[in-house]
Amino acid sequence: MAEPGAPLLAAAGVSLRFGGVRALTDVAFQVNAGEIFSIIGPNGAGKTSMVNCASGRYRPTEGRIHFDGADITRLPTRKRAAIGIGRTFQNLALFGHMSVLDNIMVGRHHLLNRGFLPGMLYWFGGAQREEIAHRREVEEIIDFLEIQHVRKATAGTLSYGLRKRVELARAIALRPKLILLDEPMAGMNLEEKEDMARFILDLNEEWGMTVLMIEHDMGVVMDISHRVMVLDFGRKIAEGTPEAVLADPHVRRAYLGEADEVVNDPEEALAP
Ligand SMILES: Nc1ncnc2c1ncn2[C@@H]1O[C@H](COP(=O)(O)OP(=O)(O)OP(=O)(O)O)[C@@H](O)[C@H]1O
Repeated sequence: MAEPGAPLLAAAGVSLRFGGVRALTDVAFQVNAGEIFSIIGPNGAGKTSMVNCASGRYRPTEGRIHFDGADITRLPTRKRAAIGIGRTFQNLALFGHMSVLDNIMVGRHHLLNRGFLPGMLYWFGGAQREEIAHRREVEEIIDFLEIQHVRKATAGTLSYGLRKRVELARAIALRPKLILLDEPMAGMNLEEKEDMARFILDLNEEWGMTVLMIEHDMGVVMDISHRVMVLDFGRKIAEGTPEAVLADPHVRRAYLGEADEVVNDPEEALAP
């Protein structure tokens, strides 16, 4: 495991094309262990494409991606969970008919890591013990995300904010070293956003999880990120602390779409 501050995820020269569309052009960045790193940019800037390259959903047309020192550019998605990359989705991906508890248990299945036959034999031995250990871990996550009151509820019946929280619970049940969050606050009201921001911070500070996040809510991004990368038309145009990025004239121009506009309050300029 990368030491705090050492590169955990590193992209070098990543380009991605869909036919004639250049979704990403020569993007390089690294997320260091222990940080909350956000990707921002106007619609269609390439944010999801970049995160999909990290999750394995897309394979870069050019460039390399390393995780924890290993080249994962061609590693299939399913194997990325096993090496410590977890993710949530822009659109909810829960099993609506299953309970909250079962949805989170699903997240831990890769940790069982057994084939069918060994699994059957195992069942007569340590399966129950293992099930209990899994339950304990899942209950810890449920407590952490304050969803005890809905643990038995059917996921599909919950409010949007709670479903997002259950989805996060399932992703962290994998105990990833790096978690990819695609618009974790999308569609939330203010209170739900504040809760989600606190959970992400606690995940990072108390559980030591490194976070790579795409988020449109600039207030949240600037409040909780250690560093921010800005994409525009598939290219990186800025990277740095939230303050530095907010003050960057290229960034303001990309968001405003005008070169000469006078902006007194950069945060206001970046408001969605
Ligand atoms: N599967 C795909 N097939 C074809 N083009 C795609 C595909 N995925 C993304 N693109 C194109 O790549 C470009 C970047 O899209 P991407 O979704 O990565 O941007 P984004 O910054 O995440 O946008 P948004 O903020 O709207 O979610 C866009 O022009 C988009 O239309």
